[in-house]
Amino acid sequence: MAFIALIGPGAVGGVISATLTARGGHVLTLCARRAVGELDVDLLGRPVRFAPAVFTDPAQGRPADWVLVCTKAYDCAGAATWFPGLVGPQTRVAILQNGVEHRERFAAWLPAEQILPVMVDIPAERPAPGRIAQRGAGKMIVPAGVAGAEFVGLFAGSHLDVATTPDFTSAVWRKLCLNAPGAINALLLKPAGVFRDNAVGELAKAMARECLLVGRAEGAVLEDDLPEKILANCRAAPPDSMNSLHADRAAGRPMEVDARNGAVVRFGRKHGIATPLNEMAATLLAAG
Ligand SMILES: NC(=O)C1=CN([C@@H]2O[C@H](COP(=O)(O)OP(=O)(O)OC[C@H]3O[C@@H](n4cnc5c(N)ncnc54)[C@H](OP(=O)(O)O)[C@@H]3O)[C@@H](O)[C@H]2O)C=CC1
Ligand SMILES: CC(C)(CO)C(=O)C(=O)O
Repeated sequence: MAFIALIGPGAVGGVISATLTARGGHVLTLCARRAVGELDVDLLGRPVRFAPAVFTDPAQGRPADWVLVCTKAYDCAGAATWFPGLVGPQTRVAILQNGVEHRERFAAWLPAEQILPVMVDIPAERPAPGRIAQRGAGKMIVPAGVAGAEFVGLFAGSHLDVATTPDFTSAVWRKLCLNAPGAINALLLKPAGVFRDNAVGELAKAMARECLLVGRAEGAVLEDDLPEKILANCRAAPPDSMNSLHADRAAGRPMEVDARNGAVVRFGRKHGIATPLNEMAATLLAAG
């Protein structure tokens, strides 16, 4: 039995906490910046309703076996305010975020060996306060090793597909290729159904292709037809489903532009690879 502290009970954090609650066997406490009442989480048609234990003040923290960081990338500094209470010498800190720079984002607060980066592919939305819905199959991938194997064990027997890989670089760049065209939804404020338009589909593939070329330059192994697979995946998603970048723009929150399309541009520059579509998306989102 592990003591798990989850920072950021939003869309992904809600699905993870409901999954761990339904699975049982751990002691889970949510760390939130405001009071959290009962949570009503739909895990792909399976409702899980629970009243979680919650800390709302970092001073309440005590060293955990695992800290799961589920905030947005732009809220890393806020997430880190919880570390002095929650992170002891034996604590492992898993970063459940998009992008390819999980360790770098937390390097100011934690030694690299205490951080476990997690590739999260769990489509999740927060339609109303206290309500969270998982909208598609959920998968997480972590680097192979002792910490990765322990992380997989936390979710053993749950409905999520959680696995280790010896090639985490490919896993996160593959995911960034999926996230790159997600900027189209945020720019248009239109959900996944917009990918069914042919011209938008071509644009989505081209954005994913820019990311693929940059990812390969970073050492990721990515197949030529990945953009086609990504588009097929987007077209198969429920047409009203909303990615997290779109959800942030629609709600007037900050956006993970730098961690997503911005990262494609930054790493592209490092390798001399032009990424005009991702650059335009990042520029427009940052400006508006
Ligand atoms: N949603 C999705 O489908 C997917 C998201 N991801 C990635 O997962 C990560 C999380 O995304 P998502 O769950 O959508 O984000 P949400 O915005 O839904 O949730 C983030 C949560 O973090 C909380 N938070 C922010 N600052 C703090 C703080 N200082 N202390 C405690 N809690 C804090 C927010 O609080 P408050 O409720 O007060 O705003 C919110 O509950 C992102 O990197 C995203 O890109 C990856 C795959 C899928
Ligand atoms: C596209 C999706 C849902 C895939 O997990 C995602 O990563 C996001 O919304 O940020």
